Amino acid sequence: MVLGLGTGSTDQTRRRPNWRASPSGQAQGHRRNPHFQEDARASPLSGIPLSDMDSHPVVDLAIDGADEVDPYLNLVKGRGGSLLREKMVESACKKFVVIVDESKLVNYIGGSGLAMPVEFTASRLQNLFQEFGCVAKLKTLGEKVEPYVTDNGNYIIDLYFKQSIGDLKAASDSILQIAGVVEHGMFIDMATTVIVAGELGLTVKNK
Ligand SMILES: O=C[C@H](O)[C@H](O)[C@H](O)COP(=O)(O)O
Repeated sequence: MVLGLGTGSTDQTRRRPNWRASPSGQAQGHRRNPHFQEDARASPLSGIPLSDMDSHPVVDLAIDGADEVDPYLNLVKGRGGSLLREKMVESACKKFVVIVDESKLVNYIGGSGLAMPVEFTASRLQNLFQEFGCVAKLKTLGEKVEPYVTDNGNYIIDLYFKQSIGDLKAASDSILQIAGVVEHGMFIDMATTVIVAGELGLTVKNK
């Protein structure tokens, strides 16, 4: 079985020893496709042998967090700066399970008022996104002016929407047609299951 593991604080929780020691023990001996270097560092802790997409182009199961989940299980991901490799792995998987807390649930993509990240090859062309009626800001390292650089050597432009952008697939196509865009953080129609942790317990939403 090939397992794709994600990044972010939610995913880190899943990797703690008590999770790895769970009775199923299914993670042992599985291969996985790392999203970025942090995964490679985590591998010795988890005991799961690392692989890559050349060796394992099909992933049986991917598990990851998300920044937003809409009622149709569309996602925003990448606010932590990682989206391209996540999307590559999660596009190649048979099942994609997302783990979030209920603060991530939104009525529409962008509905949190927080960033929808776009991985971009240049750091100064935010005005290309004006047609989407959004605010576009270069992602920086913390409070610094220094641009954040992704694990693929690109920049992130964070888009902030004032209202729903409507047809997500049309918006996706339009964004991807902009020269210089590498990928965006909308994960449309990709999650097969979302597990939501709330005050009253877990809710499982399936496609
Ligand atoms: O870039 C980060 C990834 O897309 C994360 O999966 C996402 O930001 C959710 O992270 P967290 O579980 O820390 O909220």
